[in-house]
Amino acid sequence: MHGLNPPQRQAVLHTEGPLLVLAGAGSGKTRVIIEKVAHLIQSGRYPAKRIAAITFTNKSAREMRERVGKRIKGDAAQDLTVSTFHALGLKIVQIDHAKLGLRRGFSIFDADDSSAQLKDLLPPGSKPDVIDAAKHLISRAKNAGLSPAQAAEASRSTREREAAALYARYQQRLSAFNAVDFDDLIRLPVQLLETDDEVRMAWRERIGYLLVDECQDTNDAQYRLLKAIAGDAGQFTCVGDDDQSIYAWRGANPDNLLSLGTDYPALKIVKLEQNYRCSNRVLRAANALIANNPHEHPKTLWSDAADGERIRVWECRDAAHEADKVAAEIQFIAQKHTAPDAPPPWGEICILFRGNHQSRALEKALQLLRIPYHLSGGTAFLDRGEVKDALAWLRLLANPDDDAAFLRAVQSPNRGVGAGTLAKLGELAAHAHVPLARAAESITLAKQLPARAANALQGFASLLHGLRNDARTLPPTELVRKLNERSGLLAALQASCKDEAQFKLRRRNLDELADWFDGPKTSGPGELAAALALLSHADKGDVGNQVRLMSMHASKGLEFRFVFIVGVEDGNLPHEASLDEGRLDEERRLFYVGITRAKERLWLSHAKEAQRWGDKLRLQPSRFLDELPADELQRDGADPVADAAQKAERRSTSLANIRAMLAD
Ligand SMILES: Nc1ncnc2c1ncn2[C@@H]1O[C@H](COP(=O)(O)OP(=O)(O)OP(=O)(O)O)[C@@H](O)[C@H]1O
Ligand SMILES: [Mg+2]
Repeated sequence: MHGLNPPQRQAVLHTEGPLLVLAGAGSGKTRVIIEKVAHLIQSGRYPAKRIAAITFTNKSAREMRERVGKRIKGDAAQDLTVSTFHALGLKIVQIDHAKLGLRRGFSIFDADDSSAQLKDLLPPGSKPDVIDAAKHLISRAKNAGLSPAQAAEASRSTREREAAALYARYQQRLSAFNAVDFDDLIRLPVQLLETDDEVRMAWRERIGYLLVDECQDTNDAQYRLLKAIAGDAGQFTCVGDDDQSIYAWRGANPDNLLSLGTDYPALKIVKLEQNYRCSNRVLRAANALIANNPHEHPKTLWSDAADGERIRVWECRDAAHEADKVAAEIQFIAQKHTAPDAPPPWGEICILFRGNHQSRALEKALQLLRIPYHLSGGTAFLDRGEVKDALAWLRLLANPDDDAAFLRAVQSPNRGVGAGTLAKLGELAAHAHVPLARAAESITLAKQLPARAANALQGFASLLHGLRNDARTLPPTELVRKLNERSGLLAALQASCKDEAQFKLRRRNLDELADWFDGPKTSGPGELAAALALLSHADKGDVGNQVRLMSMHASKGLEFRFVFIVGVEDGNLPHEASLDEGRLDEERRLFYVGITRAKERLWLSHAKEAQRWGDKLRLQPSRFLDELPADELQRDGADPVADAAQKAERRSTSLANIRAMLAD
């Protein structure tokens, strides 16, 4: 426990009874979790396999395993459960699937699958916003831990009654497909643990000690899951920061931090006040910003780090200009900080934005300067058509009942099975009470289809059959490769690419599928597909030495030496939707999260105009910029002497580089 400050040490040593560590950004909350896991194992209190740590990103999960691995002998760290709430829920559902009426290999529906089912269940022609609203209502009911029957009972208005009825039909659909959706991964374990003593006892035995990072972003169902696992004795450590609660729009409830106190009267609270991450200017700016939010108990956060450089504030013409400036500065920074005989420290630089659409201009500018970068979020990868196709195949291999996966796989690549055939197949399947995949295999049913369609379907069925056999023996990576070849996905991808270079790039996405899955103990297409489905909530983690691009939401818990936040404009940050919905505080917290990612230097930029529906739109700098202390900022053009000095430094550095290149 070398190197921890007194309250951190206290938090690590408190192992009997519930503990909450409540503290600001960069104060070492996550560090406490890591040290505590090591301590619990080393002191012999709990074996690694009885400890579960809930983290928000794959990166922190990996870090935890690595660091614990260095402390303790043997492979014990591999036995740790380090996962997200959803991944833990998935594990519970996988182990106790039978009690939930699910069969092995069940599918996880993503948001698109859910929308497609709802569209089918709602009156024909329902508009997308009606479908979204329905999805939201169902999700809300699930996050409140309600079953369809409970939702019906709780409904007060006609609208709520209709929503509950739709929820019931949607759930019937899911169970017919042997599928669950994301929200079920929390709701079902909660339901099971709360009602089934035997299951609860078994899980209390499996998880003796629970640690939860970023606790302020748990929703009500997750909180219930926490309580169900931790039991009355409350053998847990939760860490969180109410000022970093940024997921209310997804149902997160920061009041859960307060509920811990009422639900566990024995709760011990530890506060941390020293920030070890940020330069002092960055920290003072962050403190000043967040002081504008109402606080019941104001936190103090101080740092004995150096002041550091002032925060640069750039006014740019538009997003393209902004992206060019950022890319040029990154080039400069990387060169300036490159150690002798080392590659430029790309991986220590991060660009943050409010919305994913902002990444396009940045990617373009970075590509132009040949700066290696990685766009995180997971969804960017999983949303690619070719990846979704392969995922549908994996799902179908594991779960023949998954009609949604069947419909996608049978048409990817195109094998001459058209809408007409599928409609007919759907009728036959419904009539025979079998899933589509079984109907496609059935010789009797095939006789009722035109010969060409029947042949195409049976070809598909035998392909599936062969791959299903392979799936029993091949490790995930090889299975994915074989699947890509045999299914024809790879050939179709090649045909659709305009040149070899593009094909190479997109092929990499397909080949990488299995690499995204890092659980050595799990195997088979079902677990692979499940693990991949969960990635939309997480991130691949290790991306090597590349500049990172991500949303501020995704940056939670991470830190970088150099941080750029782009698009700091009113309407974007704070987002326009937040203005009339009274969520300005949450936007401020989001900006607070962004700012406090910076260890050494921070740049904030805003554009003066944007294109909107073909028209020019004038933009105003974010109102939050006015809340930052002017002393800590250096606005463009405000200080001609400093600007000139910086320009000169830049010129001499690039000259030095050119000389170095020539000398090579
Ligand atoms: N006692 C300490 N001495 C030196 N460095 C520390 C100490 N505690 C934490 N740090 C370092 O400070 C940085 C921030 O720590 P950490 O990420 O754990 O903070 P956090 O409270 O979890 O932040 P966030 O709220 O952003 O999640 C890390 O680089 C960590 O290694
Ligand atoms: Mg943290």
